[in-house]
Amino acid sequence: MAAHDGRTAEAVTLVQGRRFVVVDNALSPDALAAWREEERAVQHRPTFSSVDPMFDGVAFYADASYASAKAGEEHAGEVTSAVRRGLDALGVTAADNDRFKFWRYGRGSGLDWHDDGSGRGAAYTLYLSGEWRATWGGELELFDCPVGEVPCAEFDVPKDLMNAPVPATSIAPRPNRLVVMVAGTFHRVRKVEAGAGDNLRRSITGFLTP
Ligand SMILES: O=C(O)CCC(=O)C(=O)O
Ligand SMILES: [Fe+2]
Repeated sequence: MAAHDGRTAEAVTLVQGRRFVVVDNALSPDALAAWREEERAVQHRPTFSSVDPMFDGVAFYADASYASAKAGEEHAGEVTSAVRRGLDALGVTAADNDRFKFWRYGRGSGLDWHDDGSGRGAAYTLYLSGEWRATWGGELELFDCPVGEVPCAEFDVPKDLMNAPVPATSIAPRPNRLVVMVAGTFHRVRKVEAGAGDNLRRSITGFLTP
């Protein structure tokens, strides 16, 4: 049975959808500690969302690469091999990509509905917050169907999404949880709630080309 503090060494595949997989306890305790330390040390810069710059709020990011990570080769390898296992589970072939971004979302910030655009084979996010509570928001929500099947998107997203062929899946940003998602999946990051206080939704996100 998986503990819910993110400290169990054994990785657990929690959900396998058609287009996404959720792995809890994705990293060993050592690797998780190293990545958390790195995440806290790097300089993040503010950016407006490219999806809805007016209402998504500001998020903070830092460009990074596994080759130059202070966390070291072994801990970098834990992330990349966990991602690779997720891709294998989904039957997706994607090239390795050394580059990724650290992201921080504070209260009031999110990222509205989007797919990640063409030319991306898959995306992954590994959550690195020290703690996350269910009431703090920041869920990754997705439709587990091709974005083309979501009656979409150009006109009235809130209304059209009511007619999606599947209900949305909601994935809390639980620490040490990895989500791997096939490109062309409609998704959003729900806003972090005021109740999160000063707690940040911290993550690593990478894109992999087919
Ligand atoms: O942080 C997440 O859960 C997903 C982030 C995302 O969708 C993106 O950066 O494009
Ligand atoms: Fe995305």
